[in-house]
Amino acid sequence: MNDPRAAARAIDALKRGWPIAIAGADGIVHLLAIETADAARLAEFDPGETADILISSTRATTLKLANQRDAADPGRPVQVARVPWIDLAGAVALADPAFDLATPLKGPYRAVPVTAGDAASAALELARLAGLLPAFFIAGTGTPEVRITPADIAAYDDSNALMIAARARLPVEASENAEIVAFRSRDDGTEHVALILGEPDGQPPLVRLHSECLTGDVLGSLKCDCGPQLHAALHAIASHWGILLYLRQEGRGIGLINKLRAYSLQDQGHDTVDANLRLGFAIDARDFGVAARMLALIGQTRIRLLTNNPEKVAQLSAHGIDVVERVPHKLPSNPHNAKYLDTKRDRTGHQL
Ligand SMILES: Nc1nc2c(ncn2[C@@H]2O[C@H](COP(=O)(O)OP(=O)(O)OP(=O)(O)O)[C@@H](O)[C@H]2O)c(=O)[nH]1
Ligand SMILES: [Zn+2]
Repeated sequence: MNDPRAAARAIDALKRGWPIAIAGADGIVHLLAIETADAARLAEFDPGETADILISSTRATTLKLANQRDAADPGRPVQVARVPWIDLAGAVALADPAFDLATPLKGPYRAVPVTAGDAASAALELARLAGLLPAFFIAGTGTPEVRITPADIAAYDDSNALMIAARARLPVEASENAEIVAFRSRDDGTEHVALILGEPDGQPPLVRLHSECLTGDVLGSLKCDCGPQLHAALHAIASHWGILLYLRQEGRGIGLINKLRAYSLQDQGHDTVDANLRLGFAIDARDFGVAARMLALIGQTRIRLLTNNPEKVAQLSAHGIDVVERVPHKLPSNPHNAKYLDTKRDRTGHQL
């Protein structure tokens, strides 16, 4: 049986630096997240110093291991053979691109067949859910307390487990006539929020899907357009009626710390797309199915959508929402985010 509780325990264990095991269709892997490992935990996990290292296929490309990837499935994680000089510090340098400039002479590394491909792919997904770098020590044997399956991880990530947890009046700057609705995912505990502004007027509501951006929404970061987009959306919606969904998908779904790692790579000259790839993540890890589910729970499945991102329209439509109109949501650039907006237009299909 799929058990999201097992996935939750595994995420907790990874964050704490405890080992886990994932049993996939093609075998079992024992894992210790490199980011949270320390010397004592590594020695306990791998007394014989024989554990290999598991990284993403995009990280393998940066490390010039691309020609050793699985030709049948180039997106699969890559397992790097451990040699005596790859100690914990060596593994961190292998896993984290932030150190590439400081320690450019790495390797040579050698890829070996992945112990269990399904389980290894699930491991990288679990790292993303935990907000950790997707890189592990990997061994074929061990005695971890937490053992899960790839299906447990899928069950954890299931937006169907969403329910309305609380609702209340919330006068805001954009409109005194507003109601906040809080959702809880039974499985992963994420707390998404909807703000309903104004009164239904018989027309489909104007809807904005806003993904969390602590730096932009709260701190006024000029690196992105999130803060101005958030406030302009609230005012645009308040002038008719509609709904702002505040989705807890920080950093396009890779979490705050990984987004800040991506910013650090951008400081070194990489754009927002390459930074995500170099860290070993998808360009955009968000799943907007959760937004469709929120709209359905509020009872609004025919909407006008405020966005420049065709992917949001496509995913909402695929999840049963009738998007009758896409309303552009373009705001003036500034010297710090102009390149970022160009990248969104040129590389991620934003209609800017
Ligand atoms: N990983 C990563 N996430 C970023 C970066 N800059 C902003 N974000 C996140 O991107 C999300 C906002 O997405 P955007 O791509 O700006 O906009 P969008 O939601 O796709 O499209 P629009 O609806 O047209 O605004 C938020 O979760 C931000 O935290 C970055 O450089 N790297
Ligand atoms: Zn932002």
